[in-house]
Amino acid sequence: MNKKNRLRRTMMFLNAQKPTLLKDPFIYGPDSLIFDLEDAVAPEEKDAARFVLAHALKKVDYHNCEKVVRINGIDTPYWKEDIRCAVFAGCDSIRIPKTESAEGVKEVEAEIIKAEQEAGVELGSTLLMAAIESALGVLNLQEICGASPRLFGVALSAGDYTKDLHTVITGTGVELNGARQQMIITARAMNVQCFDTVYTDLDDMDGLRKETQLIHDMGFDGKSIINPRQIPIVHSVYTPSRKDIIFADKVVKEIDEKRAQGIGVFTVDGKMIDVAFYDGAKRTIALAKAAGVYQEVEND
Ligand SMILES: CC(C)(COP(=O)(O)OP(=O)(O)OC[C@H]1O[C@@H](n2cnc3c(N)ncnc32)[C@H](O)[C@@H]1OP(=O)(O)O)[C@@H](O)C(=O)NCCC(=O)NCCSC(=O)C[C@@](O)(CC(=O)O)C(=O)O
Ligand SMILES: [Mg+2]
Repeated sequence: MNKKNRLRRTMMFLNAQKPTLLKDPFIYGPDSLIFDLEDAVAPEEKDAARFVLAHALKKVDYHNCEKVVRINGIDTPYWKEDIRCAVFAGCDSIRIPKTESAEGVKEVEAEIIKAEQEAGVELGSTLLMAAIESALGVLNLQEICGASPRLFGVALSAGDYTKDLHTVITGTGVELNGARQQMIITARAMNVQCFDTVYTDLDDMDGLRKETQLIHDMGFDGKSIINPRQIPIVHSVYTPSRKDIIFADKVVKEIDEKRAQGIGVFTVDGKMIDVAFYDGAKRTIALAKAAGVYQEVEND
């Protein structure tokens, strides 16, 4: 998997102004960290938060975790300085909140290019993701997904989205499923990743598991999260099981062998298999390798 398509089962938000959170969040093992300069930081604290974040990004080794910075919205006075801070300090990606148009993505990209040039950072190396937090954002998804070659994915943000829809997060998913379906279809058509929203009830791990299973089955690549206790649950849903890996290996091997014999359709463990299942099996193996669990099965 390359940098754009890397494993992103969990993208964990943390308040960029809190040194206690910034100093060692990699120990919990999320795939990505989202350092938040937007809604978690009060307006009068934005400068202080940038200062703390820049220091952390320069000094802390975040190991394998991707370093994403959520900037403030492009309708605020803060976002350009957020980008300068993030790029100069060495972030991997920028998360644009409340994205509503391709134009907005392009404005952010232009500012990133300026910062990369000034900072002497490799041009094009800072990736982008867009959070969809309104009905207009959902309607304009296709142009947003195609707005920049740096854009690796789109993420649903239910707090602001339900506000825009004049509803609330119900826990049933009824208010989110239209957007979820449109997002995954558009993201796949446009070849970018797709992430689900945060689950805000930290005391309801069963609810989190059910929601994660739902979005996994819909095709999402992962989920934004807010707390380290949510990581094992999301990872357990997203990491292929031993049974999945063994089956995927068999499917790939059998399709390769049967193809050489001129056979198109056959069964593996009682299930009909043809070439349509090849890419899915390969994806399971790639996911297992990226998650570090493939080796264990292979060595047995
Ligand atoms: C909720 C709570 C305060 C609870 O804290 P508590 O301390 O009670 O939790 P505990 O479980 O007791 O913590 C056990 C240990 O983990 C440490 N620990 C906790 N959380 C950690 C973390 N995130 N990163 C690293 N470390 C962490 C903690 O320091 C402790 O360490 P230690 O003392 O050493 O044992 C905390 O989690 C937290 O701040 N979460 C992030 C909140 C945030 O950023 N929200 C903004 C983004 S969403 C948004 O904006 C909406 C959105 O825009 C979404 C979209 O765009 O998708 C939309 O529209 O929907
Ligand atoms: Mg939001």
